[in-house]
Amino acid sequence: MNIIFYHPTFDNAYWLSHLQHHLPEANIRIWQPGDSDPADYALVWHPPVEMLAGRESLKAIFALGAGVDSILSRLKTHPDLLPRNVPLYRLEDTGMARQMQEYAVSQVLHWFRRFDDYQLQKQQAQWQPLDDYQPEQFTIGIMGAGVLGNNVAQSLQAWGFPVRCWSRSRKSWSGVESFAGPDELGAFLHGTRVLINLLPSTPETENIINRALLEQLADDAYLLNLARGVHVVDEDLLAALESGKLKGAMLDVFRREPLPPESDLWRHPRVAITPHIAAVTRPLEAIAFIAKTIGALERGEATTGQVDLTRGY
Ligand SMILES: NC(=O)C1=CN([C@@H]2O[C@H](COP(=O)(O)OP(=O)(O)OC[C@H]3O[C@@H](n4cnc5c(N)ncnc54)[C@H](O)[C@@H]3O)[C@@H](O)[C@H]2O)C=CC1
Ligand SMILES: O=C(O)C(=O)CO
Repeated sequence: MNIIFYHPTFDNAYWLSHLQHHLPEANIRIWQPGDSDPADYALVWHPPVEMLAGRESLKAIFALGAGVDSILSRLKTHPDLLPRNVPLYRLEDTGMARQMQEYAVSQVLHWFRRFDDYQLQKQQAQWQPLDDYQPEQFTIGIMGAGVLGNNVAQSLQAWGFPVRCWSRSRKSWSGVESFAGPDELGAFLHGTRVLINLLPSTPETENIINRALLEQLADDAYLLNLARGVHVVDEDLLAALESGKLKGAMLDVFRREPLPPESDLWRHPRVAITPHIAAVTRPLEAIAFIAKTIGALERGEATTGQVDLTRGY
């Protein structure tokens, strides 16, 4: 079995040695420009166009992340980027769910315990206890009820917050109110105090967090964007913060990354920013998932994590 690997920033030697450990029978090589030798599997992130073009004999391609929007969006300009009829897999959880839980829980508790308000008071040397918020005033609405949304929902439920989710199809998760499809988006937003975005980026979800959507949230709402920058219309977000509809936003992802220095988001006092670190690929968990999936494919067994190319995630 031949495996080719390409990642523009990862430690290739580290990945190669751990992949080899999990797949001792495989010949694994770092793909270099000009390499068109046979391969059964390709492991990639931001692959150069010539890496996969014409490789119709691949058994599968693995994206080394959870979101496949960057690879699928390039198909518009480079239709040969992915060979036809080769299944594309993505990383399912592989340690990212835990990281998303940590991020979401810490930020929701930060808002719930009014640490943002106390931080402002501190800047004016103001010693003033504020009224507590109650969990029932803090309905959490999670857009995107997939692998990561599910885990984040569970962790916030454990803190006693009312949790609801919105997705393409209805979920039956214990204790979580489920809303499905465009017809139920309004009901999902009505009363949501903290909106957490964990949708994939697809043509349907681009710009979904816009003025019309933000206006439907509860007053003094908060936005936590953990998915992709293209989901949010930045001008509408800033307007909602200025009007007082939104009390705060924490953003991990941006339309342009790195976020350009001239962006008003940097300077807004009620916007917190992290540099796309909400959940990163954990090599050992990712390699275990890929090796398990390759084993299942070789034996003709069922797998999970295959991307539906028509849905785009
Ligand atoms: N900021 C970061 O560090 C990271 C961000 N991500 C982002 O998180 C996203 C979600 O990851 P997973 O939970 O693994 O994905 P997933 O594929 O398991 O879940 C996606 C969910 O979105 C819902 N959905 C998709 N299109 C929809 C639509 N048009 N209307 C309503 N619901 C829709 C699906 O029904 C599903 O519940 C990734 O696509 C990626 O963009 C993932 C990892 C790290
Ligand atoms: O895996 C992904 O989709 C990411 O965004 C990693 O940061």
